[in-house]
Amino acid sequence: MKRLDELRKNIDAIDDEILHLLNKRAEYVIEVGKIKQKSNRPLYVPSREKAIYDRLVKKNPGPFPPNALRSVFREIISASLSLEEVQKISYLGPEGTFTHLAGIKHFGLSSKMISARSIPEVFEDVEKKRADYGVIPIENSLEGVVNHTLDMFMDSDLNICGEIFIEVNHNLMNKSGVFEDIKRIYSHPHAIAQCRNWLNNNVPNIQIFEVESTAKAAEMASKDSSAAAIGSEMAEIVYSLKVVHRGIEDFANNFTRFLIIGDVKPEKTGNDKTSLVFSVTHEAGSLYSALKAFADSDINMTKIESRPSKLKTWEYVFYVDIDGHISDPMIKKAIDSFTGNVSFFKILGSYPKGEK
Ligand SMILES: O=C(O)C(=O)C[C@]1(C(=O)O)C=C[C@@H](O)C=C1
Repeated sequence: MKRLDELRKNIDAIDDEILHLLNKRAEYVIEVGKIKQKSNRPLYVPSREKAIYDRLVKKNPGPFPPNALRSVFREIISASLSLEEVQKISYLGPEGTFTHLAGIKHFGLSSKMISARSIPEVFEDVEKKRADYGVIPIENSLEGVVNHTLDMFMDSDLNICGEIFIEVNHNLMNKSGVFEDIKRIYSHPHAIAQCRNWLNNNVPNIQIFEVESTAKAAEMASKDSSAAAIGSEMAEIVYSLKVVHRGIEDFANNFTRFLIIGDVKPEKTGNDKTSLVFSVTHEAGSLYSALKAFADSDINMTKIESRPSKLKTWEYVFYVDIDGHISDPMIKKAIDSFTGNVSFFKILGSYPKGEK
């Protein structure tokens, strides 16, 4: 026992040191905040945050786990930023959605999360300055793209200033945590589809109802002891549910990608992505000529989606993601030759790539 006491004493001494250093760090951050406010610069600096994480993860000798290091510094930076100003983050709600989880994963618990009822409402919250940033889903690795989000970018002047990846794990949850209590199950159609095999094999006789979000399903289960919901860990916490079965999704590697929208234009980090939208004329080879500009500059295209333009029947806009930052000379060059081949063109943002 003497050894145990001794070890705990050492831990206490280190905690005191960490506490002292956290406050010292906070003092510097307050100074940085004053300089940024004076020179009218954005307080949230995604490129700097990424540089901090990357440097520390690279430097970490262990045994402290790298992912936990990221989470610890996420909260240190979130709390530090709140000393400059609490950041208001609008997200596609209600509370407990995967978008809520994504917002907290990125901005930390010291930000103020504002639940919006729809994707257009998230855009409006940021446009009307009710929120500093917005978080919206853009695509799921199994279900594909969220068209509504893509369409919103046509009319909005907001930038994409970051992306967040969340691994989607679905849990079957109810009030008691007892399987036998479940008489019906609620969830979003995507979540139900992603757990179809598990549901067929394990609950073939229980009726399943579709509702508008996994969070709504969790809320309903929290008010009805014979109901269960399929949803995120966040919903479990927010609605005080108990997990009956964890991880009931049929496929591993189920990720959803979320975008952060706002006014800032993040600086280059060296590991960035650029999103843009364009349309081409109805001529043979016009799409090919546009995209050739990227191929000629050796630029990797990570995504292309087409959507109806909505202005003219059978005209389309193309959403493209490429590796790199708009300030990279090769990208600048490609975009200059690219614009000669398109009838409409808009850069949606250059931003640090999200951690998967
Ligand atoms: O370096 C800054 O600009 C800071 O405000 C400090 C800090 C940090 O805690 O390290 C806080 C928030 C920013 O988004 C980036 C970094």
